[in-house]
Amino acid sequence: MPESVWNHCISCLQSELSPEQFNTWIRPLQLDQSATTNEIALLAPNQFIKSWVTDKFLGRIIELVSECVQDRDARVVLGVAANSLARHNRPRTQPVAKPQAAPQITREILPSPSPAPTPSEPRADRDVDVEGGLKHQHRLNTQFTFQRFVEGKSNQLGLAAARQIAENPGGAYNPLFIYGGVGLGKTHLMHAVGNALIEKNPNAKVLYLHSERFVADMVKALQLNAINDFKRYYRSLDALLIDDIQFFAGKERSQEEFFHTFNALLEGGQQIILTCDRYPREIDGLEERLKSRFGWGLTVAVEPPELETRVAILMKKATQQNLNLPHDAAFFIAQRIRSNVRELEGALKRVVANANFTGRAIDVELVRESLKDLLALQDKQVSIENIQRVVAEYYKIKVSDLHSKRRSRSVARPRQVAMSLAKELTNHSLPEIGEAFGGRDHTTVLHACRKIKELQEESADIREDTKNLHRLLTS
Ligand SMILES: Nc1ncnc2c1ncn2[C@@H]1O[C@H](COP(=O)(O)OP(=O)(O)OP(=O)(O)O)[C@@H](O)[C@H]1O
Repeated sequence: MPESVWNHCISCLQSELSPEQFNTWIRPLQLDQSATTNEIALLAPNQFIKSWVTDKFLGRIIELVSECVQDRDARVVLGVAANSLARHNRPRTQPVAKPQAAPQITREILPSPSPAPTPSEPRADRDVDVEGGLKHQHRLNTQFTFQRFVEGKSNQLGLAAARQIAENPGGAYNPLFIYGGVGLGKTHLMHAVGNALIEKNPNAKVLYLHSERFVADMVKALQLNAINDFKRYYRSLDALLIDDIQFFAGKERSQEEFFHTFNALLEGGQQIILTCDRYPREIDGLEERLKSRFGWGLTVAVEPPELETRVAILMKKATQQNLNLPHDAAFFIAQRIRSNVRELEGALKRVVANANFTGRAIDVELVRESLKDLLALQDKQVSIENIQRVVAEYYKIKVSDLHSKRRSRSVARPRQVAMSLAKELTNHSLPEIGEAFGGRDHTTVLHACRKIKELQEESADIREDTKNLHRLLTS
């Protein structure tokens, strides 16, 4: 009985949540078969997932269970899988016989692990040179610290996970997979963990590199017949941070090598952090087994920051540079520059350069002048209201239908088209777009964008509609 009830919950939750939410929080939950008949006992792979699920989803799970079970005493209990607790306590350098304890992976078969370096072995980084003359270096940006990172709703989860890892590397959130659009702080977060690890233990071997660098190092090692040294080097690290792993796509030999390195590090309890511009399952040209392994630990998304966070970031950057940035000037910049933090920083730099050049103090007027070109470009951009008006007209529905809760296909599809156009043609963040469509959640917008992308491949009608709308809005 509990199994069929849980299956019902799973299928409902799958349709209600975004794929990211479902994959990150619900899929890893395992039904505890030893529970009593009037109890749904679920096991989370780690404490972090347990707390998050308790906070965000348990209420809904209880509702769904009570829909199915007539027994008023039925209970839902959520615990942490015992094997994941055991993993926390095992010595960090000892190879383990089993793969990571997340329930969904226990069915997978790992290749035989290569032996972890023993204390008597020479540390590969000191006597092997597979990196074009570089001995081991951290290569971390010391500016990218937790102290310099501004927390907001859009990055809250990533930041919490990164902090946990800095406290307990190689623990439950291994690997940490951070994904999201450009300039949103993924690299910053990953360096922040690295910097914190080194602050705690200056001898920690933390390596940060871009995935292209990993590929280049590997090719070089192959050319120099030094692939074993290459392997030893990577496997001797305490933490490996690889940025933009979407560049592994299509590079089969590198994926193969990375796969083995990845397994060896995980089995040795060494921490891995990866960033990517998209969700692992969406990386074309990446082997299935890698996609699946990337999901073993914790996968978190970073979103474009909301207005208050953008203001806070600007104020923080100004304080770091000893700048006098009035709040209204920061607010003005934050209101206009919405896409990502890198652009926000770029805008602030322009303002500062202009202030230095003219000797004027920073105020809204100076900001307006400094960002004149950018703002003129923005004025030409399409607004959400405009998109809603044009889409409603095109599909012969009312704009208010787009804001409404109506779910009939004749309204829901145009609404999804409009949301996906808003994402594509404006700089608004997902939460802002959701808000503009009758206060919907950002996951609904994400789902709409995915759905329309999918439909564009399958349906000539949708392709035609979106092409026409695009033309109407941009010409
Ligand atoms: N929450 C934040 N607080 C302070 N600074 C931030 C924050 N988010 C991003 N930044 C800053 O924005 C800039 C871009 O961030 P970062 O390089 O980490 O982006 P990214 O997501 O890795 O982008 P890409 O995918 O292009 O590599 C950096 O200078 C970083 O310090």
